Amino acid sequence: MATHCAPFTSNLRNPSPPTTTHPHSHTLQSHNCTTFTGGLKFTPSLNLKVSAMEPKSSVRVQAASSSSFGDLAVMVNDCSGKMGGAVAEAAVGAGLQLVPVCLTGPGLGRSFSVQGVSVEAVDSRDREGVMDQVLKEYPNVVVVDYTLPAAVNGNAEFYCSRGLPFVMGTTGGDREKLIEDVLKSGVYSVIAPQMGKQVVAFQAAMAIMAEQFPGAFSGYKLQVTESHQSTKVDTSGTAKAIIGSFQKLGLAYDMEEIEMVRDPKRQIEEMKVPEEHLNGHAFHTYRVVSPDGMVNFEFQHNVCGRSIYAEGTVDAVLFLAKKIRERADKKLYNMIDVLREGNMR
Ligand SMILES: NC(=O)C1=CN([C@@H]2O[C@H](COP(=O)(O)OP(=O)(O)OC[C@H]3O[C@@H](n4cnc5c(N)ncnc54)[C@H](OP(=O)(O)O)[C@@H]3O)[C@@H](O)[C@H]2O)C=CC1
Ligand SMILES: O=C(O)C1=N[C@H](C(=O)O)C[C@H](O)C1
Repeated sequence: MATHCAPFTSNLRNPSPPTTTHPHSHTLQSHNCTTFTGGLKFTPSLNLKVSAMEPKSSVRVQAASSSSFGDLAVMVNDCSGKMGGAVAEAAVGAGLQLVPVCLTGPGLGRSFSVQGVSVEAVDSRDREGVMDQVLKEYPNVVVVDYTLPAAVNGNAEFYCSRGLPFVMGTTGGDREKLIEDVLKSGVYSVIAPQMGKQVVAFQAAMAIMAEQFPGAFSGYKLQVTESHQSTKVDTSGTAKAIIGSFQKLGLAYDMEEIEMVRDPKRQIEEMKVPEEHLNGHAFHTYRVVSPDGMVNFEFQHNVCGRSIYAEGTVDAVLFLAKKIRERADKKLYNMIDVLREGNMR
């Protein structure tokens, strides 16, 4: 098993391979803007060149370049997906070494480039061999997982079995089992359904309120609506986490009651999602009403694009690398821990 406790050392390996551009490649673009009620906005963009590839049982993994973070490297599964792509781009932008291979869903692999780094996405059924090579070349790798709810537990079991520190951004799956498996394995990890700093701060504020004033909203009614791109398969993990605090505040609520909106027409007309963000948005509204209807609260966080999560994920990777370097006793963290320790840029 590889060790992941080495301090950062300068480790110049092989020079970067040339970026390959497949003749049939196309460019995926996603523009991001984040809008909270206060009106915060930013607009980076994501550029991935993607092309179809034959399935591979082995890949050649060569260190792409050295970085200002020594030999720390980040492997993003699946950086051919929407969120993984945004994280890969943010990681390269932050000066981190991106492992030029990642795991993708069963089927055809893909090759593409992220900010000039050529990446091969390989069928996850070949993960053992892929990881042997990754660990050989990048012993100080931190894995980031943005895959699908159905893959969460299997992927986490795999990372644990290989002693790989990881950031799990993927939502869904059996969350209790996920935590149990990680604790049993003793790997370092950050697991959170929400990586966006300001949303994490809101999540933390609700958790603090619940802890300090349990039952303060007893008898009140809660109504939750979450709207996401139509490709999102599960109910918002963030909504579930925040509802946990509302429940402690005394509101009776079943997670099944969460209203999921995935219909673009409704998103534009009713939720006021900007059309250009139909493919990447997360609008959450929590309404709290007194039994007699005389008192109303409304909490809302509306995010367009994915850069807020991508930047937070990079913060989580750096946080985890620090904990590994310090050989911290605590090994399992969430994003509130990362925020609390002042590790979010
Ligand atoms: N924590 C946070 O802040 C955030 C969390 N998320 C979560 O991230 C997850 C991904 O979302 P999104 O990027 O939009 O989804 P996408 O569908 O765009 O990407 C998921 C990718 O995972 C791949 N995949 C499926 N199974 C596996 C596997 N076993 N191993 C490796 N890769 C696999 C898919 O490949 P294929 O297409 O071949 O199946 C696909 O490319 C969701 O759970 C979402 O809720 C999203 C935003 C923020
Ligand atoms: O799938 C998404 O897009 C998002 N997923 C996370 C969730 O389920 O809470 C975070 C954010 O809502 C975006």
